Amino acid sequence: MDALVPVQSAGQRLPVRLVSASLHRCIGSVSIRRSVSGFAMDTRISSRAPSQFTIRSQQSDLKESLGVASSSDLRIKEWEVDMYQNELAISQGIRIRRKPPSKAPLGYTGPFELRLLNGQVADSPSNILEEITWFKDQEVSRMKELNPLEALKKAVENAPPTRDFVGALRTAHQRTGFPGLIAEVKKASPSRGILKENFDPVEIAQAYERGGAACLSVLTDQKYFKGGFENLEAIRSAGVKCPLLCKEFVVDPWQIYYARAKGADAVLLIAAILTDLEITYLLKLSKKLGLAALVEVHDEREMGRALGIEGIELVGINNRSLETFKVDISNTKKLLEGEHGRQIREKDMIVVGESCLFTPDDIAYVQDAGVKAVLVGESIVKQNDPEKGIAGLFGKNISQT
Ligand SMILES: O=P(O)(O)OC[C@@H](O)[C@@H](O)c1c[nH]c2ccccc12
Repeated sequence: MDALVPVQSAGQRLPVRLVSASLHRCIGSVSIRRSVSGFAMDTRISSRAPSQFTIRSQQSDLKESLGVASSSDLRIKEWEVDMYQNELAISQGIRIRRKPPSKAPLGYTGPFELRLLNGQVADSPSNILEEITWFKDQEVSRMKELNPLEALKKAVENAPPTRDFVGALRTAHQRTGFPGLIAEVKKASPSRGILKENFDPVEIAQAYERGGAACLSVLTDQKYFKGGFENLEAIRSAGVKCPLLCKEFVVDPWQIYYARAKGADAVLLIAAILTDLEITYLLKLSKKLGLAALVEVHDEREMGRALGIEGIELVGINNRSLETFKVDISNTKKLLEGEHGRQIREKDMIVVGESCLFTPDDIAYVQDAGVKAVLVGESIVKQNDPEKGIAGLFGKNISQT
């Protein structure tokens, strides 16, 4: 079994998420000292950050290290980890619960007992983002069975090198004087329904490239966006040169390996569903695999969190709330004002204005607010000719020719 485990400082009692081919769930809440003594540690990913480790172990080692003897003990540990994970997320202002809340397993006695007595266990998601996240958790578990991490790692080793996503955005910005365009290959969304009936992802991608897009974003979520990893692969193997963002709801490091194996050059990390520790870890893993990471925020609090995490080069401000679908492009402006804007300029981060950009005035508005890139789907994908759609969006032909 191979496990990637983000952990915090030594000695702390913390939830530990293990990614494993056979045991693809959270499996224990352990103190770091115990886990260190129980596992052989491989600190390749984290040579500069002692808080992150890759741990390899056998399941028997794991049971021993967690101090559990039976499967029912293990179930209790699993459940406890989920509870810790939720508590950590709540303490960071994250409202999205990563899994449906469940009752304590039979035989549980422990720190959550009293808190559970006071709280209600609501078992339906409170908004669409939470629904997607819950579904994704299960989907990823299933996908892992079919594509174990070890095999994926081999595929990644043999995959062609990635292309420079951030570099392409900077170059386009300098070349055109407009924000660099990430054009989205998007068939549908939960808020807008089907955007394009006759949807040919490769044709759209090629039209975007001819139209002057710097990079492309390819939705890979099947259930809610009618996308797919096969689109990502097809676009890449059709010879499209623009670097590709894999537009997914990442809740597990396995997905980063999978995206890389399927031809992505960049991945999306959504702050509304990931803790600071997870973002830090997933960023490092992405870098290790040669992928850029776009960290998406929607409000001041998430922007503050992103600014506190080291190593973020690309921040996306989504003008659409994924919880309520409310859209407002002044969100980009608001989040770039004041102290946050100052820090972003100081760190020379690239900010991407995301969603609901339809006209040259919209582009000018977010550019004035300070973005150097934009992420656009609906307004260009809906056009009969997406190449012309880009010229319409900018009010000018921005293609290279
Ligand atoms: O189609 P629009 O309004 O131009 O939006 C594109 C993109 O910003 C949007 O699809 C998006 C932004 N962040 C996301 C996260 C998940 C899924 C989709 C998204």
